[in-house]
Amino acid sequence: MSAVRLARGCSRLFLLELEARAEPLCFLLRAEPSAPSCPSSTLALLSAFGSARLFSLLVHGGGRVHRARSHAELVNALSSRLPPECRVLPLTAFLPGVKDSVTRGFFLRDESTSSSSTERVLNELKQSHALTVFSYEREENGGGQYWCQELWGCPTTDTEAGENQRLYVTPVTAPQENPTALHIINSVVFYRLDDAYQVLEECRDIIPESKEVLEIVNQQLEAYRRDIRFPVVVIKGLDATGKTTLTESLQQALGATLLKSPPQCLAAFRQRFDSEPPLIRRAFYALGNYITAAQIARESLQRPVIVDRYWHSTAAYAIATAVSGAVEKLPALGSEIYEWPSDLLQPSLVLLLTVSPRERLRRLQGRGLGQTEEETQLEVNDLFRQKVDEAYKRIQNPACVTVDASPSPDQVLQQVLSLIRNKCHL
Ligand SMILES: Nc1ncnc2c1ncn2[C@@H]1O[C@H](COP(=O)(O)OP(=O)(O)OP(=O)(O)O)[C@@H](O)[C@H]1O
Ligand SMILES: Nc1ccn([C@@H]2O[C@H](COP(=O)(O)O)[C@@H](O)[C@H]2O)c(=O)n1
Repeated sequence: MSAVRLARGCSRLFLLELEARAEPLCFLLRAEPSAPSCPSSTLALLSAFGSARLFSLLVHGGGRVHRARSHAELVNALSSRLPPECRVLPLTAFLPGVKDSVTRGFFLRDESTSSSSTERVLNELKQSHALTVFSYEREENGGGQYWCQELWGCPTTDTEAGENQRLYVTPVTAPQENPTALHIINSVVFYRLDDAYQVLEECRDIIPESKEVLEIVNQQLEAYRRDIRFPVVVIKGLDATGKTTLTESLQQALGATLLKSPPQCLAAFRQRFDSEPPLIRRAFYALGNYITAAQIARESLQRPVIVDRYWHSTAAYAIATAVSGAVEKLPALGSEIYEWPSDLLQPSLVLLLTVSPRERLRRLQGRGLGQTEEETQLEVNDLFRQKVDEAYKRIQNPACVTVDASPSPDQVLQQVLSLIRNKCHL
């Protein structure tokens, strides 16, 4: 019941993200009712929920891999099993400034006429997952009106003395540092080989393919160096912006080696890791970048190297997926989440191909190939596309040079060759 103890410590913040609001609602819990330290929008909002039954759910126990998988299972279970009148909102609990303190959960606003089906689902989920469920109730006290949180569905005898104590929801202003950024570092984007490697180590027993991936990493990185001799040019961009067309032409024009991230040696494992939650999926792609880095180092001793996607692509997709809502919600330019991993080989030049959404869609349709789920999302969700593009642009050291890839393939090639000659003195 560590989640409960933290809640009673009163320093843990609960952040409730609501689609229609630019700012999340933020509250902590106190043993005694007290006046809110900020305009009481949280209380006003809870009151506006009217007669709805309110719950929050936090995953606890087990290691981070187990928690990440539980969270992903719960997303599916809640959306498929709760009655349609029960809305599920993302909830984050964290200690301000503490990187690995973020716990992701859910806030339920249940407006179904009978409480029984929601309660049955919650009881079943508590049996199958290490889950703490809290409920919220309005309380009149000394002329004031308060909202209280207490453990739900837990007979007193089952809990340690006082653990099911009522705690008072106390609205506070959201801290400057958004917990999304805290959560991204080492859970969604990895900044050191060891950190990504460690995640797959922790998956060995539950995902057998992890062992094979780690063996490939060990082999490929045996003599990993980070220095390059000939220029290394990375081409990135959204799907169908023309990366394959351009990189193949550049390979020919420059007599270069063409490499890709993820590398071919991981191709057989992609589908398996694509079905895992972000922690595991992104660690897999991060390791792919280190394998590509080792290949770049070897090849660049002999000739220029062109790379079709690299760390920028891994990070930008991961960040855009982790940050819900508008582009403005992305951590600001200069945030450490956009910093290049210190142990990853740096390319000489990074080019970002951009085309208008309409032209990109035309190219996607013209190609008529199947699309991954994320690509489909890009197509239907312009907001997500904007976030990926913006994240690409915010990544620093090395930052990218934007190339307008709308002209004909040959014009794009000439434009890029001239950039490479200028910047890499080829
Ligand atoms: N400059 C261009 N002008 C018009 N069409 C182009 C141009 N470059 C590429 N295309 C066409 O757009 C489609 C997508 O191109 P391509 O496969 O090179 O994109 P991509 O970025 O590599 O996509 P993916 O990331 O999915 O592999 C192809 O049908 C290609 O022929
Ligand atoms: N270096 C990379 C490359 C790709 N990804 C992830 O793969 C998905 C798109 O890849 P396609 O080959 O299907 O275009 C996308 O979801 C990225 O998250 C990556 O992480 N790193």
